[in-house]
Amino acid sequence: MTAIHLTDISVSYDNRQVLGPLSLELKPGEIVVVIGKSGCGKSTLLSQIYDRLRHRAAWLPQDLGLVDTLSVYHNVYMAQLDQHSRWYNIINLIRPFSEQVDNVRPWLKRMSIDDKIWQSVDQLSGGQKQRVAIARALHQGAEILLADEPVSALDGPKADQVMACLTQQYSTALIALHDVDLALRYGQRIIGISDGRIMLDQPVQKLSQQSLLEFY
Ligand SMILES: Nc1ncnc2c1ncn2[C@@H]1O[C@H](COP(=O)(O)OP(=O)(O)OP(=O)(O)O)[C@@H](O)[C@H]1O
Repeated sequence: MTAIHLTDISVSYDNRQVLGPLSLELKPGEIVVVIGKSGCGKSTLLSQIYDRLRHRAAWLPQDLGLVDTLSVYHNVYMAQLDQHSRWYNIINLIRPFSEQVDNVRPWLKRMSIDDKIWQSVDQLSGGQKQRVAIARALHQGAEILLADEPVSALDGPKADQVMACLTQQYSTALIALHDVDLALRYGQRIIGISDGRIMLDQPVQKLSQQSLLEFY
C-alpha cells in the first residue's frame, strides 16, 4: 500500500526544466524530509504533489496562505471549511460558534498563541503567523501532511516543539526543511534534491550530518 505514488513529475518555466522528470513513492506511516539548496526545486515538488493530492493532504506552504484581515481563530477554522454548509460558515464568520472555538483553541494553546485568538493576523509577527498556519494544518487532520519549511521563522526550542507536534499529528508526511539537525531528528527517510532531480533517497539511519552537507 502507498500513501503517495507519483511518476514522471516534471515542471518547466519558459522552456527551462526546474523539476524532474522524477517519481516518488511514500508509504503510510512514513515521515520523509526533503532537503536541497535554495532554488533546487523543493517548493515546486511539494506544490506539484499538493495539486495531485489536494483532497487528502494538509498543506503548509512557505507563504503560509493566511487571510491577513481575518482573526487567528477564523484562519484556523478555515482548515475545516468544507466540512460545513455555506450558511454555517457565514454565520460562524460573523459570530463564531462556541463549539468551533472550543475545537480551535487547543491547537492555538499547543502553538502558545491562544492569547491572540481574536487578533487580526496582519497584527502578528512572522513567527506568530507561522504558528497560526501550523495550528491550521494541525486542525485540518488530513491523511498526509505536505509542509514547506514549516519552522523557518521559529527559534531552536520552538522549532523542535512544533516539529514534534506536527509529526505526532501526522504519521505520513513530506516536509521540506533547511535545518540538518531537525531533518535527521524527525525524518525517517531523507530525499536530497539537486537541480530538480532526486540525488539522494535514504533511510535516516544510513545518513550522517556530513553526508547531507552537499545539500545545504
Ligand atoms: N513561477 C516561476 N516562474 C519561473 N521560475 C520559477 C517560478 N517558480 C519557481 N521558479 C524557479 O524554479 C526553481 C525551483 O524553485 P523552488 O521555489 O521550487 O526552489 P526551492 O528549492 O523551494 O527554493 P527555496 O529553498 O529558496 O525555497 C528556481 O530556479 C526558481 O527560480
